Amino acid sequence: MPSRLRQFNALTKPRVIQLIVFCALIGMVLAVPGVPSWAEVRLGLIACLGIWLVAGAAAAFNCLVEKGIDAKMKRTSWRPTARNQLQDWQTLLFSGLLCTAGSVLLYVWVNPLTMWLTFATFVGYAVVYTVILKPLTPQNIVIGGASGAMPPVLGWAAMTGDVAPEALILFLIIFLWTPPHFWALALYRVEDYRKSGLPMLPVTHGNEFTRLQVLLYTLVLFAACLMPFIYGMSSWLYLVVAIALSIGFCGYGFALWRNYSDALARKTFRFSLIHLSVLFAALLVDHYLI
Ligand code: HEM
Ligand SMILES: CC(C)=CCC/C(C)=C/CC/C(C)=C/COP(=O)(O)OP(=O)(O)O
Repeated sequence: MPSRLRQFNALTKPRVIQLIVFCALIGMVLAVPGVPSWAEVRLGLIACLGIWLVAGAAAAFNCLVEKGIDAKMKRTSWRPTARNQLQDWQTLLFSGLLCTAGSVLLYVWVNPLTMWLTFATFVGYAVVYTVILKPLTPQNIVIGGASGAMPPVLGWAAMTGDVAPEALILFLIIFLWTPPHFWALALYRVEDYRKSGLPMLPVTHGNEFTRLQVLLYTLVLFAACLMPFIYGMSSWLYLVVAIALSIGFCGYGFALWRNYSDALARKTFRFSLIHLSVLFAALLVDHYLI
């Protein structure tokens, strides 16, 4: 990839966005009973592209707003915005173009509800989380996590033009997953966050309190992960996978709470990614096979 393209691509936080779009896709799959028609497949693909573009725009906007903070942290100092390899107007234009293209796709070829919900998610992450909450309170990622939890709702709305309780259950799962996902990382990146001046939980309330929060959230998340089965959205196959993953995540939460090490916090963060990816993949397999 030419280097300029690679820089713009990096602004969209591609790996995070891939999982976000995957979660939106699962929302779409579950919204359509049985095997989808060709028209539904086409609608789903356009909706994925639209959500991908708007989510990428939100990530790029976040890189622009936080370029000073990113420059102070080892993990993010390589970003083209932090290194001033891109000018502010270029990043702003890129974000604006992606957001407009995605919104037009969603409005014209999907439905206005999905466009407005996706745009509200953009504002939730790019403005409410990045500009207001992140520098304000250690609960920033809990409240801001609502934006990251929206993809299954967007997927459901794309296929049905509506928001159903099933979509809200998937929202709840990602919402409760976000704090242990992020705080596990913040624990071993605490020096980065101290330097950044952001009020992240391990900086404001310390290592021990954050570990307790990680453990408690993994336990509540366990209960939420059972809800798709209890509500009748999925069968035993999902249930078995959900229980195994939840025991794993709670196990990491418990081990981290008992005995802290940076290496274990890093493993917990990595496991959070496996947890969510495999959980949603299980919903997909369960929907078609059982
Ligand atoms: C407010 C909510 C969230 C916060 C604060 C957050 C924070 C972070 C941070 C700081 C990283 C960077 C790790 C690194 O550079 O080593 C990360 C990685 C990641 N996050 Fe999140 N996250 C959030 C929500 C989500 C959501 C909703 C998803 C997907 C559904 C997600 C998926 C990922 C993935 C896939 C990575 C790995 C990226 C990579 O390996 O390059 N995150 N998250
Ligand atoms: C329209 C739509 C679906 C939007 C999705 C919003 C979105 C991109 C959510 C992902 C959350 C995310 C990248 C958090 C990174 O946290 P951070 O920004 O604090 O991390 P950083 O320190 O790496 O910048």
